[in-house]
Amino acid sequence: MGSYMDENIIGEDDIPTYAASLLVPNVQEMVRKNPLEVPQRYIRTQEDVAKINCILSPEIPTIDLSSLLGGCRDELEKLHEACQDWGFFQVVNHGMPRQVMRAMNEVTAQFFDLPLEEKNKLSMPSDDIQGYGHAYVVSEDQKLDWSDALILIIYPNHFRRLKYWPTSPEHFRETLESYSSEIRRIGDELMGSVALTMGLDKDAMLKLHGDLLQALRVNYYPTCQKPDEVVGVSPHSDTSIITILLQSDETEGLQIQHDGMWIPVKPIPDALVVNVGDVLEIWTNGKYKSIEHRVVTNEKKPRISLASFIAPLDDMEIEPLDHMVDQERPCKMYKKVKYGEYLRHSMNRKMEGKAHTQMAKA
Ligand SMILES: O=C(O)CCC(=O)C(=O)O
Ligand SMILES: [Fe+2]
Repeated sequence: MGSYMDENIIGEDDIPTYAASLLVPNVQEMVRKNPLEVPQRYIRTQEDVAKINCILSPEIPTIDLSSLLGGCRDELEKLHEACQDWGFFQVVNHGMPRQVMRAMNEVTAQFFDLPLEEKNKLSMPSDDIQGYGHAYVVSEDQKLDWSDALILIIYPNHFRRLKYWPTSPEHFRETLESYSSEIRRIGDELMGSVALTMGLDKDAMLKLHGDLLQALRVNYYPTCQKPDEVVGVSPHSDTSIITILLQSDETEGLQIQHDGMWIPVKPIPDALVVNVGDVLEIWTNGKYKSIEHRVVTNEKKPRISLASFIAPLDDMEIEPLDHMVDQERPCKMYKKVKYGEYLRHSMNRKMEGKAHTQMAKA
């Protein structure tokens, strides 16, 4: 336990805050008390819950990380196409030990199983997003998502607010530590390969950003008796460079926009789902797509997902790279923005597709 303390030597006042969110009911508790109740604040319009409109939905691409790292040109080409045509892919052979993923799934499930009073000891404060609660709620009449979340900043270490890190179940913190360091390694390796597909040197992405922010959002989606009328997480694109997601092996829920349809991301055991975030879309002048995605719920089983967002630090300025301006995109589609401002702008709104990206449009 000592190391957590030592790493936290900078004062709490020096840790950045991100955004305020209104206090809203705990969904898991609502369902526990009365599984049949689905309040009006959660009921969406038909358009919001529109279904997939094709029968045979295509599968999102699968990328083999060990082949990528071994220098396989075909795999690199697949990665390029995945970022360009899909903005989403699943990663296999990523080297994260299976027991680390299992342990992480276990401790998060145990955390959400705790009584509400226990979890509420980690409640998000009214002015920030670290802790247990809900983010992106900015008005009393906004439709709410059918989920609760635990959000923690993992790196840089000195941004951690340990008072929001669960101590129950017992092994939560060390499990999170091993999981997150594996995610950081996989993130670095993927960004190395993405730099190559962008025609840069392997270490260019990491050099460009310097130190990175890594945040974890653990999403808990309770069952819902009206699954076709609510949304687990509203359509949005991620503000990250890339996001690396561990989803449960058994329960589908994530859907992504592709060719005007909502395509389900079918879980592949032990794979990680990776998506291009807004920052990568901006660096590439729109060549790589930060795709809108949403989560749907079901009547039978709760679902847990762990989204690790890898992002720049606040002072980083982002804009399209010069060599990304080409015949297809003859001018820069985005202007230069300071990442910290971009992030806070998006967190101070409700999730609404890609509306938050307007701020960076040229
Ligand atoms: O639960 C999921 O599969 C996705 C969650 C997500 O999109 C997010 O947390 O940004
Ligand atoms: Fe997301």
